[in-house]
Amino acid sequence: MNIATKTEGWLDWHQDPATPRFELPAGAVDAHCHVFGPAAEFPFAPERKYTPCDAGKQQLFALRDHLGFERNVIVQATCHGADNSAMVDACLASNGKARGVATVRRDISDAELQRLHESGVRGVRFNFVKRLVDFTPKEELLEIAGRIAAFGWHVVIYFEAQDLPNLWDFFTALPTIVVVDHMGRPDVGKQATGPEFALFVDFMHQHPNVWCKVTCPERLSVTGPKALDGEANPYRDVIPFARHIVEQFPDRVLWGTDWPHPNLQDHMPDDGLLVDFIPHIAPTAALQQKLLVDNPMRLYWPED
Ligand SMILES: O=C(O)c1cc(C(=O)O)oc(=O)c1
Repeated sequence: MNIATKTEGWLDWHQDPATPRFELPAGAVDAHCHVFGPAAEFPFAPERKYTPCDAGKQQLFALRDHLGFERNVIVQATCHGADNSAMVDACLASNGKARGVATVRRDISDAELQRLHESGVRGVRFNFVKRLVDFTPKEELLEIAGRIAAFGWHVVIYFEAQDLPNLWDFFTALPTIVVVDHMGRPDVGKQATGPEFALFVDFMHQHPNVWCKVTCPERLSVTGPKALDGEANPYRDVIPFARHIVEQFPDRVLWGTDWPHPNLQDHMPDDGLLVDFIPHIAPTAALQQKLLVDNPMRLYWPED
């Protein structure tokens, strides 16, 4: 695969996001975003399933400042495999304003884990979305989880709602805090009160170590409307799902932009309008403070 050739139909990130109307609380953290390359400096992994546009640290930091965030949590994107260089470089360049979530393999040395920790990494990501990765055997992941627990890190899991029953026993065996990406990808064409989402809510109720990112309405929404052209009330079909989680588990939720929004097929949202989505799912100042400041700070900057 030629590194210069983006996946066909690839949508680049929005070049001119609006200034949010919603004023973020002081110290807000964008707790889920990525960097892609730039490929000339940080080549994409040979085993990747897609080739994105470049989306480097300077562009991420410019977006952070434009939207009014104070800090970022940069999650290793699958297009970089287990080569964490671009994410680590961004964390190191951030003046302590970015933490990272890495992808590691079983053969990683303790010295390398320590180096990642010193760079700002505080978690590892285990991915179960078939279109993104070839699966790593569960015993290998459990071994990694045991080792990273010693650093005080957590595990971030990405999976789709229909796979939760099969993965339940593995997830509940993890010895750390477990953070679910994108609400476990509910099918929002179904009811937020229906059995599929109830299982996810139950998963959180039964396991107080499970946290949830109430992110990616632009990925989950079926009926929109899209966060484009000043739309003030986008992705209405996602709101009951995210708001339920925020209200039930206010101390275990995180929010992030998901910039630069890998693999969107349909449209590329305006990140300013995505920030304006937050008060629809966290309607009070107290919930917003927990979602955007207190929770991510407790998980990623406990010393501050
Ligand atoms: O749904 C996705 O395509 C997606 C991909 C990645 C990644 O490639 O790391 O990360 C995400 O948070 C979401």
